[in-house]
Amino acid sequence: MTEWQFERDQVECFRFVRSGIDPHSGEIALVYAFDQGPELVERLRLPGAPFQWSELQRLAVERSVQLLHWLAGVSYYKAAVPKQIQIESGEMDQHTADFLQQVYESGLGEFAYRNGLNLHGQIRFRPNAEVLAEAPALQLQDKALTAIGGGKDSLVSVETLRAAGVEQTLAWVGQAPLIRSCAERTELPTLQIERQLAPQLFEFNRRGAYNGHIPVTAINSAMLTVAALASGKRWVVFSNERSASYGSLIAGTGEVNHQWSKGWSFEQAFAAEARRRLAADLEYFSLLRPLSELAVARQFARTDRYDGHFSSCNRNFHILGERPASRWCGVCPKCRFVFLALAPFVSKPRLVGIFGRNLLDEPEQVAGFDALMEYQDHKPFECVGEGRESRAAMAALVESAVWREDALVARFRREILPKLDSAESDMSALLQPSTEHGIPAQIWSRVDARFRT
Ligand SMILES: CC(=O)N[C@H]1[C@@H](OP(=O)(O)OP(=O)(O)OC[C@H]2O[C@@H](n3ccc(=O)[nH]c3=O)[C@H](O)[C@@H]2O)O[C@H](CO)[C@@H](O)[C@@H]1O[C@H](C)C(=O)N[C@@H](C)C(=O)N[C@@H](CCC(=O)O)C(=O)O
Ligand SMILES: Nc1ncnc2c1ncn2[C@@H]1O[C@H](COP(=O)(O)OP(=O)(O)OP(=O)(O)O)[C@@H](O)[C@H]1O
Repeated sequence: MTEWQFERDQVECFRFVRSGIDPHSGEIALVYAFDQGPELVERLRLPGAPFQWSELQRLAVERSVQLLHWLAGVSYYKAAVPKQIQIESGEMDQHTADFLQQVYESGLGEFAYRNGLNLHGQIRFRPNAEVLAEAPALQLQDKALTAIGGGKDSLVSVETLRAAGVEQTLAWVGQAPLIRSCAERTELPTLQIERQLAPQLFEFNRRGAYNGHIPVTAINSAMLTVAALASGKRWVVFSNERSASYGSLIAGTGEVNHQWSKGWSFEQAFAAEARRRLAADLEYFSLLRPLSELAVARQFARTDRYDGHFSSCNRNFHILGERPASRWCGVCPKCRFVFLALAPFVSKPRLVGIFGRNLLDEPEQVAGFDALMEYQDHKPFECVGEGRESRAAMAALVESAVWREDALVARFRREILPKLDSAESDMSALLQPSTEHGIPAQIWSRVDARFRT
């Protein structure tokens, strides 16, 4: 018999083979395969083992690992996007199948667009069980497991929860030193979840697998949910802002959202699925959902504690390859956007100190800033704010004596500002918290006032 080789267009079926957690070691194995190919094993390790769980808690943890298995499968499924999906372990009812279909289809929206694929209605999870029983409450404790990503957003949540007196542990997935450095800087309890993708994925990539963005926040959300249930915590807190719900408008295609799994639709769907199948008293939410990116930037400006540690530049988070020499590359959409969003709220010397340069005085970056403002281009496929936020931030800088002469601000004043409606240059409306969020009332009552200043 000839040895199985990955041939992208020959693959017929993606298989969810099995998954499990060992309570003695905290090791999690997520096993997948294409057709009769080798097992693809993703491994994670949850610290804190050996675990001693009640029977109900054990069941909830095992189900959460099952949900993680289904969500993390997107990394492998995308390599060939075969027509058939086969569930070989775990019970899946119609609700869960619909949820996964939504995550795969919307979460792979940018991937599909860039690869010229049409996945609408093509991804089918078939239930293997009647509607399953709802999960009981587990008497979880009023404690937060707060996701930390090394950027400004999660640090705003950390400081907001600290000011509100909420007991929290900071958790992250993966081995990024920058996240560890930020987490340690908080001086709060931390929890690092090690993660290793199945090594064959990189080999498949070399052999012509489809590649592109996956809904990584969905995977991190499921992973933190496992950790919260394993340690009896009620609140799984993410830091996804209101602006994350809006994608890039592509002529002829419509909206494509790079950060779909950071958006409100995903948050609601995941929170509902976790409550329904894992624990009735588990609360998954984003603390920053009511805020725009500009409002988050204003909150970040309150303290300089993390200036020498944080970065929003994605170059810091590659699995393979060397670590970048500088925390901010200075030439990617995220660097540009964070510089622009912070500029109205942070002193100029402080901001230039963080980045080591003044991005708004670099005329060669004009096209990059235009894309952020959705001027002659679409919003980049990155976690950046809405075009109107970038335009409002620029308009605010025009009014500032310390920024107005910098090359890109001066060019905005000459060329773009005259074409804008005056409402477009008013930042105050964008700074108001919105009412659409899933923050538990008990926490909202303690953070609402802070979010207004
Ligand atoms: C660090 C980064 O931005 N990576 C994106 C990049 O991948 P690249 O090949 O340059 O490097 P690696 O991240 O090392 O990935 C190697 C291969 O592994 C695949 N992969 C990685 C993680 C995973 O969970 N599943 C995977 O299948 C990856 O596809 C590579 O083949 O470009 C990729 C293609 O566009 C992106 O998929 C990589 O993004 C990572 C998954 C990632 O962690 N990115 C976050 C920094 C990120 O983008 N966060 C979002 C949050 C929004 C969301 O939830 O979608 C953001 O900041 O925009
Ligand atoms: N490796 C990770 N493990 C767990 N959660 C993560 C990880 N990376 C990012 N997150 C979380 O995912 C959400 C989105 O990430 P995002 O990169 O937008 O946030 P950030 O790093 O806090 O800020 P910034 O937008 O400035 O980069 C945040 O809640 C963040 O804490």
